[in-house]
Amino acid sequence: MSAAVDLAAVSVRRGATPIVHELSAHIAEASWFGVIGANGSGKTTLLRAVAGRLPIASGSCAIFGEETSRDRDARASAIGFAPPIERLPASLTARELLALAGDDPAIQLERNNALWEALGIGDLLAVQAGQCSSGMKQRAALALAFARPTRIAILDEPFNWLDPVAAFDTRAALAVLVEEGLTLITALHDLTTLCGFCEAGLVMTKGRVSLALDTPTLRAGREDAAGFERDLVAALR
Ligand SMILES: Nc1ncnc2c1ncn2[C@@H]1O[C@H](COP(=O)(O)OP(=O)(O)OP(=O)(O)O)[C@@H](O)[C@H]1O
Repeated sequence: MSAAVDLAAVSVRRGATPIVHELSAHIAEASWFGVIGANGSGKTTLLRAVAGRLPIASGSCAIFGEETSRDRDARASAIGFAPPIERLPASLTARELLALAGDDPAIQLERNNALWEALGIGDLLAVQAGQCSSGMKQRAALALAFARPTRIAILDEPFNWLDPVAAFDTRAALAVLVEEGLTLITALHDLTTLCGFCEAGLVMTKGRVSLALDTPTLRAGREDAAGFERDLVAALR
């Protein structure tokens, strides 16, 4: 399958510190790609760099075949990205945030109806971010990744803070978007979502790929969830 995002020997620094080291990954179009790893292994750093929020120090990052490693703006405009909840400006309502990030909210509602329903965005539109709980902020942040039409979305631990119903419904809505052609890249700590929903992925250890997860491995994990969890936890230790 053709690649939506092709990473070759990508390295990323935080300040002067190298965090991601020569990481390569082929992320197929219209698929859900999961990145897992220990706390501090570099998942957020990698995802922020691919989404154009951090520079790529070296290596190649092709988006639909176009090299973008030196062009953060090209990556940021090609990829929908959910901001970290602590960065949402406290004085703005969800409606104002969505309007600033993309299309008129009425157009977003029409385009993203099922996702907005799953996230309960209708109830949040008039609420200022500063008045929101963490889960409410996370709902707004996820909707912000889809404020403009996008073929690729990067969501860093999207189910953090969501209640079980919202997490279940949001995961289902995202899976439908992937079926319809979205390329979805998520950092996850949740092995059930990884093996149940992702077509491929990788395990990061200290900024490197310690294990590539292909479709047969993840499909096998659906059949034997306990065995998959045991093997993956062993790989993560
Ligand atoms: N702003 C920063 N400046 C310097 N170093 C940072 C910064 N943010 C993160 N780091 C360092 O980068 C490394 C990777 O952090 P990162 O947030 O990418 O990990 P992660 O895998 O997403 O972790 P977690 O699972 O805890 O979210 C860590 O050693 C962390 O201390």
